Amino acid sequence: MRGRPVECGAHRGQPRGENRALEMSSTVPKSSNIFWHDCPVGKTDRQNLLKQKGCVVWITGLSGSGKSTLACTLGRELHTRGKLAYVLDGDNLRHGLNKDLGFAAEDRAENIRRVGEVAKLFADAGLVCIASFISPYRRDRESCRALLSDGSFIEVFLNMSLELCEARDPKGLYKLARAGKIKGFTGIDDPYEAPLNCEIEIKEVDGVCPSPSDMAAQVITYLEDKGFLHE
Ligand SMILES: Nc1ncnc2c1ncn2[C@@H]1O[C@H](COP(=O)(O)OS(=O)(=O)O)[C@@H](OP(=O)(O)O)[C@H]1O
Ligand SMILES: Nc1ncnc2c1ncn2[C@@H]1O[C@H](COP(=O)(O)OP(=O)(O)O)[C@@H](O)[C@H]1O
Repeated sequence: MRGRPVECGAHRGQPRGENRALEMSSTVPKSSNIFWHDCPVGKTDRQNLLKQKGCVVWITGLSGSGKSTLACTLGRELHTRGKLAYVLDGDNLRHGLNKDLGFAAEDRAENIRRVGEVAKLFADAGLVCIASFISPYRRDRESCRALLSDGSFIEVFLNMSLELCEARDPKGLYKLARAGKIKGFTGIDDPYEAPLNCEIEIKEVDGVCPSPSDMAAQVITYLEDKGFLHE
C-alpha cells in the first residue's frame, strides 16, 4: 500500500549555536517524492505475538546516577518474566551510530534525536525499549516524547544528588572535569535540566539510594499497572 507523501522543504527557523550545519543536515528533510509504505503485519500483530505492548522507558539523570545499572537490572527482570526488552545505552551508542557526535549542546540534541527515532522503531516492533541517556535538555526529551503516542513514552528521572554521583565517579570523569581536563561535563560546567512532569522519579531517601532491584521494581509496577506487560 502506498500512502502519504512525506512533507519536505521549508526549514523551521534558525537552529541554535555554532554547529548549525550538523543540526540543519539532520532535521531538515532533504528528499522529496518519498512515500510511506505500510506492511500487512502491524504493531498490533507483533504485540499479540509477544503478549506485551511496545513502549519506551526513557531513563535520564546525571552521569553516575545509576542509569545503566537500572537499565540492565530492568532488562534482566523483564527477560526473566518472558518479556522482550532491549537496552539502548548512551556510552554504547556513541561507539557506533553516534560516534560522530561530541558533547556540545547541538551534538547532544542530535544524539537524542537519533535515539528517539530508534527507540520509536523498537516500540513499534513491540518491545520494551529501555533508553539510558543523560539527555540533559528538556526540549530534546520532549521531542522524543512527542514521537510516541498514547502514553507509551515513560520518562524515569534518576534524581540523585551531584554529591552522590561525584562520590561514585566509577569512570573517574568527575575528577577529570573538576581538574579542568574535561570541558562541558554535565553537572559541573554543563547544564542538566530536570524533568517537570516525568512518569517516575527515583530519589535518595535520607541520603540513601534505593537498590537496583528496588528501582527496577518501581518501573515494573508502573508497566504492569499501565498494561504494557500484557497483550
Ligand atoms: N562532557 C561530558 N558530559 C557528560 N558525559 C560525558 C562527557 N564526556 C564523556 N561523557 C560520557 O558519555 C556518557 C554520556 O553519553 P550520553 O549519550 O548519555 O550523553 S547525552 O545524553 O548526549 O548528554 C557518560 O556516561 P554515563 O556516565 O553513563 O552517563 C560519560 O561516560
Ligand atoms: N541503586 C544503586 N545503589 C548503589 N549503587 C549503585 C546504584 N545504581 C548504580 N550504582 C553504582 O553507581 C555507579 C554508577 O552507576 P551507572 O549505572 O554506571 O550510572 P550512569 O549510567 O548513570 O552513569 C556504578 O558503580 C554502580 O554500580
